[in-house]
Amino acid sequence: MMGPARPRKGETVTGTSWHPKSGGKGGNQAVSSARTGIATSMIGAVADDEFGRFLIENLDRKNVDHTFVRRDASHSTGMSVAIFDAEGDYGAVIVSGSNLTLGDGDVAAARDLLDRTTLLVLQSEIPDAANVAAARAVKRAGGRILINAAPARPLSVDLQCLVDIIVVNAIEAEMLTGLPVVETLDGALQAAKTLANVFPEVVVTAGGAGAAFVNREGDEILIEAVKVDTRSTHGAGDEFIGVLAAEIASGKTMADALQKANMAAAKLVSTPEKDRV
Ligand SMILES: OC[C@H]1O[C@H](O)[C@H](O)[C@@H]1O
Repeated sequence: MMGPARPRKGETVTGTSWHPKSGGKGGNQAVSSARTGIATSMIGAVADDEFGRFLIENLDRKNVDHTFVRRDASHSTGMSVAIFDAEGDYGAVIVSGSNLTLGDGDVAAARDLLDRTTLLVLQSEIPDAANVAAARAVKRAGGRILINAAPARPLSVDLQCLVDIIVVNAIEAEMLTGLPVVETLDGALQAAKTLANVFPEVVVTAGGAGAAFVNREGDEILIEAVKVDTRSTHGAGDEFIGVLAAEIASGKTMADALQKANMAAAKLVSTPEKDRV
């Protein structure tokens, strides 16, 4: 929903437009990855309702293999409502629904796929235990794990130990480090250095400032955001992660992958919601 401002407590704001769109962090990231041309599969769950069908049709149209997106009869499809202001910033509420049913059975069903996976992308809209099970399967077969620890919530130690690359924004970095993170390139760099005590490779994004990468060997990369006319920041992180993961999986250097992801996110934020495909 678009409006001049986001509502304050008790306030009703008259908006200008609304439209339904496909989402879920995993779904968005898979679509962004597939758009680069790399083979992309998704494991997930939707309900057997019109929203579930809408999401599956979107994956189909965008060339994401959804063989292992299960139809769950016992919950509704995950849903989020985002409210945008005139600057393109937003606040959102998500209801996880069928996403919370993901677990060992889904990982077992997708075993052949996970054995062939070179880079598994995880996010925190599904249970931590499901992420751990999928990550273990991929690691056993020699693949790597990238986690987008979003929405912000703690990660289990089991999961932390399996992660090769973590990507977080300033809010998520604050939650994981327990330290305030300033949304500047230097703030992102400092947070990335702290997180590199736990994770081998770290990317911290800093919104309109850019992103910082640090690894355990002490390598650092700073990427300045491309200055664009921001229409909506919704889904920018997902676009960044989907493209970053695809570029890493296709063998690009981290510096090149970050540049590609940065450009893709800039293009997305400068595209009005209604014009996004
Ligand atoms: O990152 C944005 C996405 O997160 C939420 O889950 C929404 O579905 C939205 O598409």
